[in-house]
Amino acid sequence: MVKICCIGAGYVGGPTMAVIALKCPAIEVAVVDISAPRIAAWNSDQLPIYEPGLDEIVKQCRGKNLFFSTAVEKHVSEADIIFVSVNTPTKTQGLGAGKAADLTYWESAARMIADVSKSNKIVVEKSTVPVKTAEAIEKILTHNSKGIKYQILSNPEFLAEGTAIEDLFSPDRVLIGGRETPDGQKATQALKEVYAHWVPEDRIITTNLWSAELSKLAANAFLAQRISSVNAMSALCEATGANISEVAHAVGKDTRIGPKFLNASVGFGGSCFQKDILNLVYICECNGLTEVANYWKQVIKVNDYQKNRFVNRVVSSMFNTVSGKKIAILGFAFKKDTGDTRETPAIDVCRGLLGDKAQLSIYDLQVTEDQIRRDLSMKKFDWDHPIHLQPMSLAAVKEVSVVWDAYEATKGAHGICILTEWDEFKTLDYKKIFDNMQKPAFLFDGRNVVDVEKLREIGFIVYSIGKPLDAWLKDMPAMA
Ligand SMILES: NC(=O)C1=CN([C@@H]2O[C@H](COP(=O)(O)OP(=O)(O)OC[C@H]3O[C@@H](n4cnc5c(N)ncnc54)[C@H](O)[C@@H]3O)[C@@H](O)[C@H]2O)C=CC1
Ligand SMILES: O=C(O)[C@H]1O[C@H](OP(=O)(O)OP(=O)(O)OC[C@H]2O[C@@H](n3ccc(=O)[nH]c3=O)[C@H](O)[C@@H]2O)[C@H](O)[C@@H](O)[C@@H]1O
Repeated sequence: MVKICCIGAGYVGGPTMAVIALKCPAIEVAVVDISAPRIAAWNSDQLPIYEPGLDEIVKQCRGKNLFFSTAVEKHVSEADIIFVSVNTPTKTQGLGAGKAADLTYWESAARMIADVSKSNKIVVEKSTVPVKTAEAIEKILTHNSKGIKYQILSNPEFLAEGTAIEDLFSPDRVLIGGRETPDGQKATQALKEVYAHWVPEDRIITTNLWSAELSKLAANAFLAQRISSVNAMSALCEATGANISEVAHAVGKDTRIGPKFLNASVGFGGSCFQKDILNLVYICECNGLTEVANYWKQVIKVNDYQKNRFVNRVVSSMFNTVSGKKIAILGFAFKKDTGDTRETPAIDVCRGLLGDKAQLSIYDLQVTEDQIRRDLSMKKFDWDHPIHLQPMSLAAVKEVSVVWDAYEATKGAHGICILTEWDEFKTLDYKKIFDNMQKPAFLFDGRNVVDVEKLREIGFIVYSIGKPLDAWLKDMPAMA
């Protein structure tokens, strides 16, 4: 029986391995992690991450050919194929701080593999890493090899949170990069056979190692660039009376451009887009490619601009001050259908409003109060590190309350900010909400989920990203 071990039981390791176990009953899959609470959660009824469809798969396979364990060394030493799916956040200190990928977790996993292995291994980079990382990993492994042969493959993951299971079941492509030697090709073939259990062969792409590593960074950069492009246009729409939904629809009808991923928003979030672009920028700079680095930096600058612009719009619309005013924050996760808050635009928006002395009442369907308080009191980039490795002291943010109901959050509020596109926010009883708010009642939709006209009829002053402005807002232009 082929044995797979995955180091890192996170948003990628957990769902990816669960799907391999489901689709390949003859393969034994062990997912290991240094975090005992995380592994305990994977072995319980309350999984550590919220992902539609995941519970059922884990229940079906757990204890049969899918195991979650803290016995990292045991499972690594027994495995034929080792996936490394540890976090690769942005460095917060030292050389390259604020840009370069922090490979501490990766390096320690590689050293451990070298220490405990007693047989030949295929080591698969599942984490997103800087291009040429495989070379460094090879050096760590072979330097301590004791005669054991290692083949390194790059097999980046393209799933998106909230749709991870769908994406894994039916991926646009699976990418495998390997050495162009007979041993490298054999390893590539072995991994290909795992995916071939359910992925059509023409969707499994094989390349050299560096192309695979770079393709992952490039894909995320292109995706994020699309959002910054539509968000940049949203600002121009507001200035001119054009409607971003109509513009995006018209632009996306061009088959060369396509309709997906053109939703204007308060800004993109998530643990990867920003960190991967910063990483790309750093690699370009290290290679002397200043213009290329500056080109990609702009994607992040526009994203920051979009978040600032939103905060400024809120404050300027409300007579240029939100001091002491209750603002309801609907949604804190970085997108719907996940409880993940890493790099969520809600952090920056909330901090901006708190900076202007607002009182925030936050409601999200999946994010816990503890997580929200952590996020609001942590330094930038620290929130990308696993929770058990984060600083523990939570500075109390007394201007923030966290509630479990949208009606409670909005009661007595001066304004509402919608920061995550949860479906629930489309169908709230806005008349009831309006009646219980201070007047004038403002609603700032950072995700374009509400029916603007209907809300204006109720009496709200509505701002919706990239949509023609309310007469009220026209008179109070936001300074970016
Ligand atoms: N979150 C996502 O949707 C996607 C993430 N990625 C990439 O996948 C990688 C992992 O991301 P996530 O799963 O989101 O991270 P995560 O933080 O949820 O999970 C990483 C896990 O690795 C564990 N870990 C760290 N060092 C370890 C070690 N030495 N031994 C054993 N366990 C260790 C941590 O305890 C943590 O549970 C990152 O490189 C990310 O860029 C790629 C595609 C999608
Ligand atoms: O490397 C990764 O981590 C993953 O990053 C993204 O996945 P994810 O961040 O989970 O979610 P997305 O759906 O890409 O959304 C990212 C952010 O962009 C925002 N977004 C997305 C689409 C859009 O049209 N507009 C928009 O503002 C979302 O609200 C969210 O804040 C990519 O889509 C995945 O392919 C990739 O594997």
